[in-house]
Amino acid sequence: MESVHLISGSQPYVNEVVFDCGMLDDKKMVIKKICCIGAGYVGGPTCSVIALKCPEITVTVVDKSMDRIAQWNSDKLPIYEPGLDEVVRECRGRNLIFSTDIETAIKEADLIFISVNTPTKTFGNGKGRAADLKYVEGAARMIAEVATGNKIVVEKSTVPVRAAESILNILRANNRPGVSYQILSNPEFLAEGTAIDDLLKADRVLIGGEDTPEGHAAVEELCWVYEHWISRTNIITTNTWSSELSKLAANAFLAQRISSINSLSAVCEATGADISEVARAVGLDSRIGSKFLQASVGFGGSCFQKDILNLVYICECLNLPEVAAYWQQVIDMNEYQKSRFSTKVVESLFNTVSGKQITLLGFAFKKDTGDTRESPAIHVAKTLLDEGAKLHIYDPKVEPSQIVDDLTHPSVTEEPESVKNSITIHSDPYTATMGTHAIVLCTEWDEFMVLDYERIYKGMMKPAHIFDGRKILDHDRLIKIGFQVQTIGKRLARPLITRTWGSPYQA
Ligand SMILES: NC(=O)c1ccc[n+]([C@@H]2O[C@H](COP(=O)([O-])OP(=O)(O)OC[C@H]3O[C@@H](n4cnc5c(N)ncnc54)[C@H](O)[C@@H]3O)[C@@H](O)[C@H]2O)c1
Ligand SMILES: O=c1ccn([C@@H]2O[C@H](COP(=O)(O)OP(=O)(O)O[C@H]3O[C@H](CO)[C@@H](O)[C@H](O)[C@H]3O)[C@@H](O)[C@H]2O)c(=O)[nH]1
Repeated sequence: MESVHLISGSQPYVNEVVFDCGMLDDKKMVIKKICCIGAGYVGGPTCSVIALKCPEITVTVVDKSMDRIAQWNSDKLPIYEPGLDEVVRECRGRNLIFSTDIETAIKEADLIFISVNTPTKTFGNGKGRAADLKYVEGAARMIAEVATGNKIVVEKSTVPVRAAESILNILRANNRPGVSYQILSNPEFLAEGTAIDDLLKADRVLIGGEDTPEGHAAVEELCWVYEHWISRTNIITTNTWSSELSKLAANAFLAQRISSINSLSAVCEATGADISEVARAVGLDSRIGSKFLQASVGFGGSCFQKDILNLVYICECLNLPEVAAYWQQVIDMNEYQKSRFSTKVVESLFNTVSGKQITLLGFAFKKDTGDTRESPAIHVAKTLLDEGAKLHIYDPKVEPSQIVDDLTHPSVTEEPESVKNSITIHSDPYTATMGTHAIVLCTEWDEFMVLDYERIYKGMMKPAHIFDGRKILDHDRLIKIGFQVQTIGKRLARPLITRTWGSPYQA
């Protein structure tokens, strides 16, 4: 039933282990209960889909946050994700449980996912770059304290290479009789806004494990879970370290494409080329492909920046400064893009936005999510607030309290009360634009493409400006309506720009 090929080398770093998990019904698997520690953007949707596809397995998702668990058990889930409500409604109370009783869930589980957050460290060694593994460590210590019997522990969180080794050290340190562990790496590749689809039709599932008979058996157990809905050919198995590194590599490649196209968007604006035309021409080369070539105000989200910074830090620790500098540039280019766009807004508004009313359309880091982590909208808002603007913000899914939290965070302002007095959060795009000088579009929500821009224009101060940071609007039509329009990677009808008072020039 199982075949194992050691392809090369004797070091754990270079061994590639290939398992044949065989057909689902050939197997006698023991996983009846799964526990997932961390009920966030990954733990919640992933376990909901496992519960949906594996009705014979009981899946318990636990979190130390009582609020979060209460929301998972309510009609208003803690995260917005298309298709998630339906899956949760079908499984919750059947074989999907959300609970704060972490100990019981760990004790009863055959397999435990660690799906906790791994943010960038904000202090100490590696500050601003290394991943903070305190939550992973906390979860591992909890397992070590309460586990009984044999457990398969699965790293679902994104972690540095060789993190599994540290987790195993914590788990095995207790050395209690009758307790044994296998640790697997099974990074998650879902993107927010498309999580359910990504989970149901994953391009691949990646499982890394120890190159021992027990390790192979554990890998096979997890293969079996996924084989309920993912074809065996799309489940790939590797050694643990390759699996951990592949997750960082995938995010680094994706972000690199965005920084590459964004760097060229600056060249387009300076030359008259159009970045959409360039992206299309480049992407039609089948070796390059068309995805992730959408120029934008910059990438956001909880993963890209954090994971690349982590990769940079690992390279520095491994004494590979050239490799570290190479990937750091992806982040630097993203910072440049966010600043370039924000500066363009200020310069185009006659180089002063002090006291001006400006609308931000969209605050989430991308459409179809309410998540604002590392959203470029925060950068734009900060620049405009620092320049004295009054902001009117509308986003269809972001909670108003989240916007206030983001903009009054100490990394954004030292004067939270003044910021609170400078922002108004609207529940409707038309009131958000009424009487303002400019619209800055930060998130590519579909509904922004079909707004009544004639109505909006009538209600705005003149000249009325639109800055399309996502390239989703019909610019020719907006110009015909009377707007001054600017976007990324394309020169439009020549708006009047004043870089310094008294020296107006045409962009
Ligand atoms: N968000 C994504 O789209 C995405 C996609 C792929 C991978 N990842 C990775 O998955 C991991 C989780 O990301 P997320 O976005 O779901 O994070 P999140 O912040 O939404 O959720 C993490 C949850 O873990 C809980 N938690 C932390 N320590 C705990 C403990 N000891 N016991 C119980 N609960 C605990 C927190 O309360 C929180 O609710 C990260 O490593 C991330 O890089 C995220
Ligand atoms: O052509 C593009 C594609 C994306 N973006 C932006 O890039 C950011 C990230 O987008 P996306 O990757 O779609 O969302 P995430 O939820 O951050 O997902 C990424 O990060 C996850 C966490 O690790 C991984 O699991 C996913 O595979 C990976 O796509 C967002 O701000 C997007 O607007 C662009 O600017 N241009």
